[in-house]
Amino acid sequence: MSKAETGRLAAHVKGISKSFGDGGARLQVLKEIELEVRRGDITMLVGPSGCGKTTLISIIAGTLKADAGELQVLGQDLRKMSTAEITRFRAQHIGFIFQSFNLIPTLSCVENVSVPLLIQGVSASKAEKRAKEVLDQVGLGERTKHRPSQLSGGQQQRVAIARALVHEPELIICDEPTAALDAKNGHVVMELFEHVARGKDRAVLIVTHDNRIFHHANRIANMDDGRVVEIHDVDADNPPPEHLKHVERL
Ligand SMILES: Nc1ncnc2c1ncn2[C@@H]1O[C@H](COP(=O)(O)OP(=O)(O)OP(=O)(O)O)[C@@H](O)[C@H]1O
Repeated sequence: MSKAETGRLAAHVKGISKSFGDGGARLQVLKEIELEVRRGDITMLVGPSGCGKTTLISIIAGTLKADAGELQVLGQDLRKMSTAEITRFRAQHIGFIFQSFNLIPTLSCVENVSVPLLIQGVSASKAEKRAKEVLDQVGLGERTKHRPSQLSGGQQQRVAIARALVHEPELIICDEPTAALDAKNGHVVMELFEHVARGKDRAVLIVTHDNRIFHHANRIANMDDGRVVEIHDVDADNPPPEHLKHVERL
């Protein structure tokens, strides 16, 4: 691959393997995974429950270490960085949306969304202004003072999405970002991801079981039993194939 092509990649996963447990209880969850996540694209990772999707995105986000293989994220070799360096790198450049939202229960929406900016040293007033802007974009402009417990699951998910986008990270990684959303809000969120990925040349990597959003992907990577078994590039002439639409949670 040429240098220019490498520069287009937000993440390049080469031969990544990962096991959990020891001895007889050892389970190899990722088996020499190969994956390219391109800037400007929405890449979706699909596959049956337990095939290793969350494990893979956790490794790309730097929250989990691989056993073997190479990993470049935004041009950096994560395997050569210390834990402190990875934490700093992640706070600055990666927006992560967890399956369980991970909002701070004692903080309001606007305070939760401000957190990534405050970590970067942005002043509280500027952080709040920017957090309100993004909450507005996800349709929660009227809910800025509410605590997470006062919101529905779908609203909490949108707060988590706003928090992941607020500091304009170059790579956004999401575990089931539309699972708790109805069709209308799922559409709003996917349009926002498209705007971020294509308009600003960032990369969005989404783990999903949600058939309704497959047409927003540029590329769908189908995983099975710890391997990427199929890559499908989506465009007007190549819609998401029917067999991928039947990937169900077991
Ligand atoms: N910390 C851990 N310790 C032991 N086993 C683990 C750990 N994390 C994940 N696993 C196992 O690794 C396998 C893959 O899990 P993973 O969460 O990556 O799958 P997934 O494809 O994201 O599944 P789902 O679609 O249900 O979220 C599962 O068998 C799971 O039980």
